[in-house]
Amino acid sequence: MSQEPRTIGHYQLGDSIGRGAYGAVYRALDIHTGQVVAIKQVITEGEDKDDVIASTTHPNIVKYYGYVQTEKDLNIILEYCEGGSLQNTISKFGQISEKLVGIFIYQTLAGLDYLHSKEVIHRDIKAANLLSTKSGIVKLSDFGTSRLYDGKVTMAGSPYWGTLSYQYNIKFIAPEVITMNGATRASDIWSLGCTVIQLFTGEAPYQKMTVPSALFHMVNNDCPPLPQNASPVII
Ligand SMILES: Nc1ncnc2c1ncn2[C@@H]1O[C@H](COP(=O)(O)OP(=O)(O)OP(=O)(O)O)[C@@H](O)[C@H]1O
Repeated sequence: MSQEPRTIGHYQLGDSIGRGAYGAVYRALDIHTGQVVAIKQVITEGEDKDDVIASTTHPNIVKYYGYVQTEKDLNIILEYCEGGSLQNTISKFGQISEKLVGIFIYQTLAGLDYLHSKEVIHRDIKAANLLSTKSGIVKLSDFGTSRLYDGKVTMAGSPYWGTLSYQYNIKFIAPEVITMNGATRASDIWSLGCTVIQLFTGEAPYQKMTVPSALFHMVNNDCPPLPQNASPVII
């Protein structure tokens, strides 16, 4: 006999489509409309049900449909992006051509520019947080660590130094954040530059280094090593 469907609010839970540092992501069906959505289940009740994404409307930012708080989890209801993350894309297909990296980054910049115009700093830009639709539209996601920019974002509540995400995000962090001088819009652009390297080469900058050695280079070098075969316009 098949299992009883699991529902959360008016959503029927489907298969798991991913897992991040804070919990799992499921495909789900809106039982009122038949729309397929993504539900990000966060284990603890945290700041992740952010107002930041709730007030955003942009084609290059993942749509937020609300949240359902259950006894155990916070369930964030999001637009379902069939292509998964660009991290998934490079894992499945390998490194991406310069032209396609350009197309992806152009769209990401449009979303980021909108976000910055709303005084929001994303603070966790990386290929794992760029989702794509089946037609190749790129959308910024994962606003759990975003903050309103109030002149200078402090380290408080920063993803960068949390024990869980520390190991995941380290290679994308801007030098000023490592040296505890706070994140600004420019820090997002730095992380996006690291993401360009990640998409183009298939791995994050300093990927093969130990964390202490990567941190040393990130703070002391002008920029991460640039891909040897990149055309001059990138360098
Ligand atoms: N809206 C969505 N549509 C489709 N797939 C999604 C969606 N949101 C997340 N995913 C999938 O689930 C995976 C995990 O996402 P999640 O945001 O939980 O973690 P992450 O960004 O990969 O890592 P971290 O939580 O450490 O930042 C993503 O890599 C992606 O493959």
